[in-house]
Amino acid sequence: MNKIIGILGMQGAIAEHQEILIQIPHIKTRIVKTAKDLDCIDELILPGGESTAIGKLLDYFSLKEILQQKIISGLPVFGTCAGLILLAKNIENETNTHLATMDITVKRNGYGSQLDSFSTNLLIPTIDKNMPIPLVFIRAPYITKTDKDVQILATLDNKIIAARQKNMLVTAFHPELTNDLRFHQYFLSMI
Ligand SMILES: NC(=O)CC[C@H](N)C(=O)O
Repeated sequence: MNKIIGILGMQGAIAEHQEILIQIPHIKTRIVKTAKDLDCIDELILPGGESTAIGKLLDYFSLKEILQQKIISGLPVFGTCAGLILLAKNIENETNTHLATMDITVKRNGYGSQLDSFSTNLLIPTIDKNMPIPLVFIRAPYITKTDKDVQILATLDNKIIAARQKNMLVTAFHPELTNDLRFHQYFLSMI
């Protein structure tokens, strides 16, 4: 049976996730803009973009509380970059949070202005024991603190850049901007 993967369609790298997912068999995608869309999906991707803008749009479209409830009830979510920020319970130097379902503290634009964007390769054994994964960072955040039931999946220069807590997966980088399907496949294998 086909699984339906929602992609939050407020702002950001929406089409890029869709292009990755259509390469994976037995997957259909649905752009999520309303609470009704949420009822039809098995899993949800929160794409990268601008977390403040996406957060405001979640409020504007009355999606925030219902999405929080779905995530707390077990909907698998994959937040990339701004999506990671949306899921964080704490954002350094800010009082504002968004969905705030994951026990992590995040530093926005953590790599500073000189290194706004860069790419590298890293072996991430939970995803693939043998082959490094290409990582693309764009004005990326990183995780500065995790609670005990958060599994750290990858660090780069002592900064946490990928983590999982139960049904929530986050990366500071953008797997959808590479041609590598392995992070999406890991996400789809989580349920
Ligand atoms: N590529 C991204 O998603 C960047 C995230 C952005 N810096 C933010 O704070 O929302």
